[in-house]
Amino acid sequence: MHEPLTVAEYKAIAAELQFPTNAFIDGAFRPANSGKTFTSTNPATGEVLAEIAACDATDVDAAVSKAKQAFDDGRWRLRSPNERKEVLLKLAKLLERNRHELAVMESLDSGKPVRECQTVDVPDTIHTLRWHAELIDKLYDNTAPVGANALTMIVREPIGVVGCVLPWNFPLLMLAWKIGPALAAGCSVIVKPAQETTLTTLRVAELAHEAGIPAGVFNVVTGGGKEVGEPIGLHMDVDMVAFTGSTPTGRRFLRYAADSNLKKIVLECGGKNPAVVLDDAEDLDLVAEQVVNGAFWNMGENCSATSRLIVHSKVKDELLKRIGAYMREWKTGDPLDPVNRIGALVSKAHFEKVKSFLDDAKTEKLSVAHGGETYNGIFIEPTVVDGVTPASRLFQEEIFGPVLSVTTFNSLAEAIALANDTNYGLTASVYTGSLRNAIKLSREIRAGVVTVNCFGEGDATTPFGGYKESGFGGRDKSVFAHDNYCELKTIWIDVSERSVDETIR
Ligand SMILES: NC(=O)C1=CN([C@@H]2O[C@H](COP(=O)(O)OP(=O)(O)OC[C@H]3O[C@@H](n4cnc5c(N)ncnc54)[C@H](OP(=O)(O)O)[C@@H]3O)[C@@H](O)[C@H]2O)C=CC1
Ligand SMILES: CCCCCC/C=C/C(=O)O
Repeated sequence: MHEPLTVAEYKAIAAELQFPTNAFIDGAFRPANSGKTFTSTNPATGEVLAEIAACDATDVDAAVSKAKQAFDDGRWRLRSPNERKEVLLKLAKLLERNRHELAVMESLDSGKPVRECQTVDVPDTIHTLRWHAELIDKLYDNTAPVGANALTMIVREPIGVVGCVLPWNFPLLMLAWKIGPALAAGCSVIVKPAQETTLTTLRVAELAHEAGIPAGVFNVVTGGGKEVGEPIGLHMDVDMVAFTGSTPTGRRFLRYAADSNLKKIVLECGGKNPAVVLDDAEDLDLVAEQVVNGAFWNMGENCSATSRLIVHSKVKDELLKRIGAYMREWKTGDPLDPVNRIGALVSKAHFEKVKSFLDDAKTEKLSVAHGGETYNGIFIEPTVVDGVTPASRLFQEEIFGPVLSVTTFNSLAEAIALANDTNYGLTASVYTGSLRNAIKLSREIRAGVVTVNCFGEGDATTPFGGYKESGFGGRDKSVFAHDNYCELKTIWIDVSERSVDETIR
């Protein structure tokens, strides 16, 4: 069902697309109060796609007030979990029905290869929504062991109005990671997509309305971080913010919370993720395939991208040779052509940032083992830079592009120290034929997800988030994500003889 179409079919869909352009508040599209707009372009071609409502704090106020009203009157939160499940499953079905349109819209808006949008982003988005919908009527609350004189119930309640502030690298999927558990729990949401990638979020809001999510429960306020993100962070009636994006912006949300109502903040931020390859790794072809996939899928515009290859000096040359062979399959070009696995970077500004790391490699006289070319000021070929030391910016900073740095080690202790030599701690992968070494590395590397002899972010059942400056306050995905969107309430009912006697008197 999610097999790629042909380039001609994708182009035909693109030609027919209607782009949503307005914010979605209280169940209807509406322009920004100011009447202002911003331009959304296709990064691969520079073509203008749409003029979108550039909202500000007044639009945020309007959306929050409707979301709070919806929460307070219980039009969503008081429906039974089974009823909320059915509505979310209907939304998943509508996404399925519109999967080609959504994949093409995502690709045009972000520069991502349509092949990935069709085979990963859209199906995973649908699966995420289904998974959280299916969970919600199977979660039991608890009682506490307090003896016969009282009945205590420990119940989860939806936290309230949730701001979901999203990045541009996985617009649909990050939307689903937040709204899946939030809506299943019974919250109202105000979504702020990244300005670069607003279109599919608006389309999902429209489909959510069609699925039966009541007005005011799912709102989208379009516009910039300063104009929309900040007022969400500072709003006194927003009870929680779920954020994915850079660590500096994540820090801002902690300040916004401190300066307003101490809203709960959950952050999923950057990464500088190592792949550690020991000299006992059994299958260097498999390692090469996994490292290439980890480093270059989604153009490396991925918080969990393999960004640092930390490899035993004995196997480095052979591994780099095999990595080069796998990289030949990763063609760069038109995102709408499913032969291409590398599309455009999301914007000219981001291209310049990623290119600055290639310039550093030249200045530092590092050896470019593979790739290194850029095209049209927006495409960057997958690139492997060898001989990178921990002092280099390539080793320390999140590049968020298709650039893999290579550093060697000679002992297990050195490998662990290198892997942990970063302020980030999101993901890591380790490659070894020894169970003992696999367990040692998995436990010693300070990261939220460690994969062994493979690269991945887990699936819907596993939590995702980071140690250190990669995360704060909770995890995305899995049953644990559900807890982000709930308060825990203790209800203590005195059933002792004394209380009965007192009631009678
Ligand atoms: N962990 C991850 O998944 C991501 C990491 N990054 C990293 O961050 C770098 C910069 O990317 P960038 O897009 O600027 O990431 P940001 O963290 O700035 O953006 C993430 C979201 O936060 C919003 N935002 C920006 N500034 C503010 C603010 N002052 N107050 C409230 N909200 C704000 C953005 O809005 P808008 O963009 O519309 O202004 C966007 O919706 C990338 O190069 C990459 O290294 C980026 C994206 C995702
Ligand atoms: C198929 C799963 C893709 C997960 C991507 C996770 C990335 C998150 C991010 O960049 O914030």
